[in-house]
Amino acid sequence: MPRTALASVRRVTDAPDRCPYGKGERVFRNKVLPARASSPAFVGAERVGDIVRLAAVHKTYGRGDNRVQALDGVDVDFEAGTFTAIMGPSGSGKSTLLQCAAGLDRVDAGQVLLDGAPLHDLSERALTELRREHMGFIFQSFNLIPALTARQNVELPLRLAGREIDSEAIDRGLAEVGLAERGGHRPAELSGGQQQRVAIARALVTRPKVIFGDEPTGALDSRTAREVLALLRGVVEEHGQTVIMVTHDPVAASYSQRVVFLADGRVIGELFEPTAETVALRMASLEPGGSEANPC
Ligand SMILES: Nc1ncnc2c1ncn2[C@@H]1O[C@H](COP(=O)(O)OP(=O)(O)OP(=O)(O)O)[C@@H](O)[C@H]1O
Repeated sequence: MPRTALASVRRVTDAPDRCPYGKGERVFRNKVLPARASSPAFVGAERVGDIVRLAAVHKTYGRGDNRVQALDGVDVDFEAGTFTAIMGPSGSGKSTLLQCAAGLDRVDAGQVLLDGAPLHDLSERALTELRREHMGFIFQSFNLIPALTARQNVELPLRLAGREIDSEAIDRGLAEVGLAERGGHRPAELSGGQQQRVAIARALVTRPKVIFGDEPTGALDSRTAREVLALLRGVVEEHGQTVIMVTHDPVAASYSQRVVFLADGRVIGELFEPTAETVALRMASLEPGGSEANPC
């Protein structure tokens, strides 16, 4: 049997609630560590291995009485070839962080680097090209084009980038997400899980350096969600790509290697080799009335 990401789906769904992952030296089983020290000084003094870096990032929305400080001095970096979950209470800035890291939203102050490229300094046109070449996106609502077949949806990023369509590569991409037989179906003819698999194949087709996911399993039942998460994990394990995923779900986060916790627009900690239990405990401490939300 070919070694596909789907093979790892079966492995993982056999053991759904616990997902040991990664044996690197930087993994500290179930230990909550303080946020990794990083500062604006790292910009220009590249640490080898980090693919996405945010330094002293501030982002506000609105003005006057409606002003909201969505990110308030975020310093965080993401190592290449790793799977990170971003968690935190509602309104803590998770989606804003993801949008800024992907150059979909401009920061007010601070720096965002993608493999050394300063997204905060690039023109819209340069950003668009960079996104097409080096980033993939997966959203809760799939965001497929309804009028196109699964196969055409997967081909779309290549067409937009003006790249050649390699028919066999598209076949492989569909097979990798378990949809070899469904390429001719339109999104409305597919289940939610199948649609999200199409979205994953589409995100992967350009072989991007980073795949950003905003609640990619938020609209799926738990079994289908686990299959999708295992696929994302396979992307990291088998292709060495980087996945950064916002989620509310401790089980989803347990498929990652590292969880970065946000509160009030700041990174307040991280957890390596998370389990659903350790993530849930940490999240409970951040909720109103929790020990970290109200240390007094
Ligand atoms: N376009 C916008 N205009 C105004 N305020 C915004 C905008 N986007 C986000 N915000 C505000 O910024 C803060 C952070 O929002 P963000 O969506 O990043 O949080 P989140 O942690 O992803 O929340 P949730 O878990 O509820 O999705 C919130 O107070 C939100 O209301």
